[in-house]
Amino acid sequence: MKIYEKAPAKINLMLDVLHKRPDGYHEVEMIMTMVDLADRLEMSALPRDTIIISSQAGYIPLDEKNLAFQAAKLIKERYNVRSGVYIHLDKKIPVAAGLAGGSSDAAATLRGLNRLWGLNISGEELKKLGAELGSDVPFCVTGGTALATGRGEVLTPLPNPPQCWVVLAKLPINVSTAEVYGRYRNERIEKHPSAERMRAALESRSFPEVCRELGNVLESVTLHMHPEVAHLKETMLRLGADGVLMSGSGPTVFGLVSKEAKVSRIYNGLRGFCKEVYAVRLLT
Ligand SMILES: C[C@](O)(CO)[C@H](O)COP(=O)(O)OP(=O)(O)OC[C@H]1O[C@@H](n2ccc(N)nc2=O)[C@H](O)[C@@H]1O
Ligand SMILES: Nc1ncnc2c1ncn2[C@@H]1O[C@H](COP(=O)(O)OP(=O)(O)OP(=O)(O)O)[C@@H](O)[C@H]1O
Repeated sequence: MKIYEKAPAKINLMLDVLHKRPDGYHEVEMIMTMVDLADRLEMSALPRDTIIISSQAGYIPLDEKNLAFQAAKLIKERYNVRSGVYIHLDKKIPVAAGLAGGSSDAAATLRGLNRLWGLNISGEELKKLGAELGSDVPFCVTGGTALATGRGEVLTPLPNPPQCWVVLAKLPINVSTAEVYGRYRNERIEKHPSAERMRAALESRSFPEVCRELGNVLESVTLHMHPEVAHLKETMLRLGADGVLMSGSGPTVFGLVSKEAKVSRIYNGLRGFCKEVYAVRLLT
């Protein structure tokens, strides 16, 4: 039997850091949603007690460093599963981009193996397992649109944003999430984004309000380290995007666009100097 799972990318519509916790993580307030840019996972049972990962992407680890491997190992150990699994990852989400590609693969593995091995693990339990793998994994287990607090694992579902186009652009820069959080300083932020106001914008289904409330305090770190990301944001706005923000710890920048007619202009304008550009829809 083969099981297929889609692992979509996430974007942060807002991200605020409240304070650093004694365990080293940061207490955050984020609103996240999914976009229709997804990895595809194919899982099949193996008679031998082993986990094998393959991928068409030459640039990700295929051993225990892979988050899908870690998810399979965790579920096998916790539920005492003796059979093995072969997982093929068809990667479409850019890696180390701030789009939670690895986290979404881990979440899709948890969902898929729950089905493959008939384990009947509840959604709540899957999210708890996910939290052991990474802060973004619990959100990726359920998807939709949610307010995430704690270190990202405490989730409150919210209405999806009004449907629109999302243009994503990633410069060839590597950004470490740990380094970005490590360099973050609250006192340098003049105006914090508001989860309450973004929530109100989503509840009133107002696209202009959603665009107005976009904000991510981690931009203060990543844009300082990589000024070309600020330039990318400005270019996207100039080309006509309705709202522009860096996702997560970056470096991917996304633009929300309501009118289809504008999308190809923005896409083509960005392709001039950025190789990785995608025009997708929200996953609503
Ligand atoms: C930037 C975001 O992607 C926004 O959605 C997340 O906050 C990070 O999620 P993630 O990549 O799943 O993060 P994890 O794998 O849990 O943590 C990577 C590193 O980021 C830092 N980290 C992460 C989450 C958090 N709330 N506070 C932190 O300080 C920690 O140094 C941690 O060692
Ligand atoms: N299945 C996977 N897909 C992509 N990267 C993976 C995977 N498993 C492990 N990695 C490693 O994880 C690191 C981060 O990759 P990932 O694409 O998840 O970053 P990200 O989009 O910035 O995540 P986040 O937004 O959650 O911080 C990379 O260095 C990569 O080698």
